[in-house]
Amino acid sequence: MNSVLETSSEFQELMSFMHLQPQQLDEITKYKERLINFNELPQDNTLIRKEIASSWLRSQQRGILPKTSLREKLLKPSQFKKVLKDNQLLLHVAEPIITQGLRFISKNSPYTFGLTDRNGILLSVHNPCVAQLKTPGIDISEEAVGTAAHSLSAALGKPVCTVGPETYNYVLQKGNVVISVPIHDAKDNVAAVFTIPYYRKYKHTKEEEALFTWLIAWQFSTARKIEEALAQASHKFHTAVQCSILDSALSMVNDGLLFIDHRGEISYISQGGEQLLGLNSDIIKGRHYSELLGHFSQVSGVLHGKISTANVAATINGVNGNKQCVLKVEPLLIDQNDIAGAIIRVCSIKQTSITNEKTEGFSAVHTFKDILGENPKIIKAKQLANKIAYSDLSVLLIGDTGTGKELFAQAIHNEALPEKPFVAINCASIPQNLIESELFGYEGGTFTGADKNGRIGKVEMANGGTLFLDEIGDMPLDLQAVLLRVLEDKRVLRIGGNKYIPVNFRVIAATNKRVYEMVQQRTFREDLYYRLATCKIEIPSLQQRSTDIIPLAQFFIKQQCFRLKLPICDVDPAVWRKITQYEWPGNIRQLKSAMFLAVNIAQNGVIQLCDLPDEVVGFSDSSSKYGRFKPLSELEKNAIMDVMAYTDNDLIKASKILGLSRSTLYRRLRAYNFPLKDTN
Ligand SMILES: Nc1ncnc2c1ncn2[C@@H]1O[C@H](COP(=O)(O)OP(=O)(O)OP(=O)(O)O)[C@@H](O)[C@H]1O
Repeated sequence: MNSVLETSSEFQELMSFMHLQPQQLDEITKYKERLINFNELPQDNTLIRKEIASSWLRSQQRGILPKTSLREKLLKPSQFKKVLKDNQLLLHVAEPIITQGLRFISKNSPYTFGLTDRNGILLSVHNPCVAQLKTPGIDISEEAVGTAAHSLSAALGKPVCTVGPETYNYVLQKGNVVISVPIHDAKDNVAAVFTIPYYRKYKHTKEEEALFTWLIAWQFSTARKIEEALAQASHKFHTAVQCSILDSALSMVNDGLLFIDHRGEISYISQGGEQLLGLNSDIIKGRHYSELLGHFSQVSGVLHGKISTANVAATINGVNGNKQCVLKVEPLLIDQNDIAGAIIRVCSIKQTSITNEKTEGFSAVHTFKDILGENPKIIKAKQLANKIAYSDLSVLLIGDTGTGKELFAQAIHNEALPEKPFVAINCASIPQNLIESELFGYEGGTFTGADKNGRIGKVEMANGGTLFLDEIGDMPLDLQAVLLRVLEDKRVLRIGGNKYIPVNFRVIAATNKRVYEMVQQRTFREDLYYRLATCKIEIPSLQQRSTDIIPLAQFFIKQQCFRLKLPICDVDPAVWRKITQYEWPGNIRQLKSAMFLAVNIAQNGVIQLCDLPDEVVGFSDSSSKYGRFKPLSELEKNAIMDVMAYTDNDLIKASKILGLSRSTLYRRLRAYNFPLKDTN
């Protein structure tokens, strides 16, 4: 340490003033008095340093008296309390460092150790040899007491050594050599000054000289140590403040935010995230994100710098059941090339509920296993869907409402692209004026009131995965043209944007309309139809697979009993009869909700006819769509009655028209209780 100090030019300059001879010191005193008493400035004198002369002048112009008692400069307790508070962090780190060093310095040594703040207030004093300096809280700034090493050091931002008379105030002159070393804060501003007044004889023993040099070295190194500790503490403090600001800011964000490190371990989770997952942060922190959100190659891609951002569809298993979410993944960059981790924003899309699965979601949950049914028609449809799942052919699913078209779409997607986004769009339910922004997204600032950062469209979201266009038959003609262009070009232009974004996705469309007929009626574009219908899969209605009605009903009853934690219900045989007769226009969706309802209202664990929905209970064969067909016996009776009326009850004529023998006609009429005249 000593050698470092001794070679520094700052230190050499400092030391040169220490060796001034008594007559030189007298000369300095004379100059100072002339300035104070006669306002005479020391001219071109190498003995009087410029900064000292300027400080003397300022002190004199302020009217400061060299004999001012330091006691007069004691701050009021309330003022000093405030100063201490302002310097809390500094004192917190500096005091233990100074105290520790003082263990090596004798209490009887003639050295005072003072710490002043940047404004010249004495914050702490150790081993005070000057009685007036015993109490901290004295204002010893230049404005208060005139020129001194510590105030010059604070003003110049460098170590300063003053010798005897250079110090303005007589009390502070007592140590004949004063060395002050500034302590800088993290922003390189002077935070404090560490000062030691030394008593220097003109002649020294070798030991005294060695001690003197050691002490100066200690003073410098103590100041450096305080500086380092202060930087660390303020860094810690600012980090803590920032964390608490971040915490409060993030608590206002409804989406869940997770910070993960480069290994994928969660280091932070916002309140929104805790609520979403139903776990508190102590349990979550340190766990790998994939344990909670599932594994996604896109997240690793961002962590390894292979992709800059990612939007991933995910189903989060939270407290309130499954939630369909989009995970927006952004890297946490230390600098351009250094990725410290990633931020995952979990945006909940819409809660999926078992009774209303008709949603516009971003992830597929169903697989082929979920498509129930043993009927050859459904088995054939499943086999075809399974076969083409790994191809990139576009698929058109045709079937009545509730037959399971979306179930098929999800199963096809999950078979081949389970980790990729599955983006469902209901072409019938998007308001006309929002369709383009929904599909293609928009750039920030495009719309007033919209998300100012812009929004990614669903087509872009489906990139790498599947775009499911539900109810495609309801898509307006003008939009069909736009959709066709996207399917052909495989690129999108966000509204308000100026560059095309390449996209690659598989299309599965579904409809319950006769789209081919619409093509002929020119209400559906022919080119789009052929683009979508590369592979057509017809999903049979429940009536076409009536052998599946009872097994499906049994499955839904079990499923609901399980969900409600009830023993499996018994079913009155009349219920089985009724549900096989009913036509189920709403298909499986309707059957499913009828069974769910029945489980909910069944008394004593038995489902009766009265537990079925009214439209099912009130259904009879004659109210069926086959009602226009009448039993033969009825048709025969009607025909006989009509002919009898036509022939004016002439049995002979009627029997001829009807091709019946007279006796047969007679028997029939008797059976109908027809009022027969005696025809014989
Ligand atoms: N084969 C099946 N096995 C089990 N559940 C099924 C089956 N088919 C459909 N479902 C269930 O029926 C409901 C309706 O299915 P889905 O939404 O897929 O029908 P959809 O044909 O797409 O209807 P829409 O035409 O109204 O859009 C869902 O709850 C689904 O899980």
